Parts: sequence; C-alpha cells; structure tokens
Amino acid sequence: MEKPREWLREKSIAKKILSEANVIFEVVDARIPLKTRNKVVEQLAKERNKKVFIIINKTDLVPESFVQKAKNIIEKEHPVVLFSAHRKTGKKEIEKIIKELSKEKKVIKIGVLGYPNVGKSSLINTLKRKKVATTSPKPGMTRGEKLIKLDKNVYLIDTPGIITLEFQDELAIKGSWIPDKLEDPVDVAVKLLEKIIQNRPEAIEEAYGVKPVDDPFKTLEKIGEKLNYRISGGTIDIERTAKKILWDWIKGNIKAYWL
Ligand SMILES: Nc1nc2c(ncn2[C@@H]2O[C@H](COP(=O)(O)OP(=O)(O)OP(=O)(O)O)[C@@H](O)[C@H]2O)c(=O)[nH]1
Repeated sequence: MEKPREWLREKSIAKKILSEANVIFEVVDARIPLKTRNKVVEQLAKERNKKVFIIINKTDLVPESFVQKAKNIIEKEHPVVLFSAHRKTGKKEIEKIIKELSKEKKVIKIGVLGYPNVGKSSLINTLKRKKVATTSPKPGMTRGEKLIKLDKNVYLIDTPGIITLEFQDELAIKGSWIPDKLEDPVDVAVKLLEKIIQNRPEAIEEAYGVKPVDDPFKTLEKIGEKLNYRISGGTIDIERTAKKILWDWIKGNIKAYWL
C-alpha cells in the first residue's frame, strides 16, 4: 500500500532524530500509558541500538497504584520515569539519568519523542527551568525540530509529535488530534465515552454531574442536556457536545485512565 506523504515525512523526521540522538526520551500520557507508546519509534530505536527511556508524564492525573502498574509492565522493556511537568515530580530522577549518560559520552543529545500533546515541550521546559518550547493543549503545536542546550555538552532535541500511520479516531482518543478537524466527532466521542464507561464511569459524573448509562450515545445526549447545548427547536446539539467532551479529554478534565 502506498503510504501517505505525511506519514513518510514523519517517519523521516523520526529516523533523522534517531540517528542524531544518542538516547531517546519517549514521553507517554499517564492516562493511557500503553496506548501512547509509539511502536514505530521504539522499533527504529531498537534497530539503531539507541537506548529508550519512557517518561510517563501527567502522573498528577491518575492514581499512584495505576501508574505503578503501567511502570511495572513497561519496565520489562525500557527504564521508566514517573513524571509530572505540572507538579515537577520525577525531575530529579531524570536529571540523575542525564548525569549518568554524560559520563558515558562527551556530548549527549537526547531526542524527545512521543505523540502530540503528551507533554514533550512541558518536559523540556521543566528540565531547562524556563520556557524554551511552546506548550499548548492544542495537539500538534510543536513544529520542526529544535536543538536545546540543557547544559555543557548536553542537548535536547524537541520534535513535533510523531503519529505515523494511524486513524484520526484512534489519535483523537489518544488526545493527539484536534476535535474540530475530525470528520465525525460524534462517533469518536461515543468511542471515547465507551472506553471511559468501561474503565472509570465515575469520571463522567465528576466532570459533568451526569450519571453515565451503559449506552455511550445516550450518555453523550445526557451530557449535552446537562450542558444545555441545543440547536434551534430545542434538540440536543450532539456535535457540539461531542467536541466539548473530546476537548475536555485532551485538557485532562476527565479523570479516566486505562492500560
Ligand atoms: N495535567 C497535566 N497536564 C500536562 C502535563 N504536562 C503537560 N500537560 C498539558 O498537556 C498539554 C500538552 O503539553 P505540551 O508540552 O504542549 O505537549 P507536546 O507533546 O509538546 O505537544 P505537541 O506540540 O502537540 O507535540 C498542555 O495543555 C499542557 O499543559 C502534566 O504533567 N500534567
């Protein structure tokens, strides 16, 4: 099958970074830590013998026991750091890793990779102690790669999110696709609600004050009703409700998580 040009461009960015970097920090989202691991990036790193550290970011959004479970699974393959750019936890551990790495080589270049919106720029800004990378809840805000000097002989390579060949729907559920650009936001919001209902239904009640029902579409309607999103004639504006739910998910306003 012919690959879309976008995919080839991304894969070539990933390849370039993997050849330039001595080591990779792959950032994942603590709410969906296994789903936001990028298999293409990890495979490319393996082929090039580059060590991968998995930085589980946004740990402030999930319980400690959940993230510990994810850590135990991922640690079978790669070293893991539990991190929160918002709370600045895990920073010392990462600095220790960087210190160790710089003992092995004269110049260290760390490629920071991961899906859009997982917090790559936030990680870089935390390590740099000031804002050098643009952060935004809008996925895909980092454009082009950037070399950031962290210390004498230590550099970070900031990158745009690597998503490779995936469907928009799956990306949106990973928080990596702008809801307004989806062809069918209602369908995606229903899939997301289904996941939330399966894994942590109380997150819906916490976010919207609405008790979820087994049927995710009915739950979406109930949320729209509660938000009072209506179109002329008074019927629920399903599409607006769907986009609101997807944005809330991206922004971390819905406290659900799964492996
Ligand atoms: N709750 C929480 N939110 C975070 C954390 N780190 C980042 N975020 C939020 O996640 C969103 C994305 O963060 P960025 O640092 O811009 O993510 P990125 O991976 O560089 O994004 P792209 O530029 O789209 O590739 C922003 O709204 C951040 O405020 C964290 O530790 N906890």
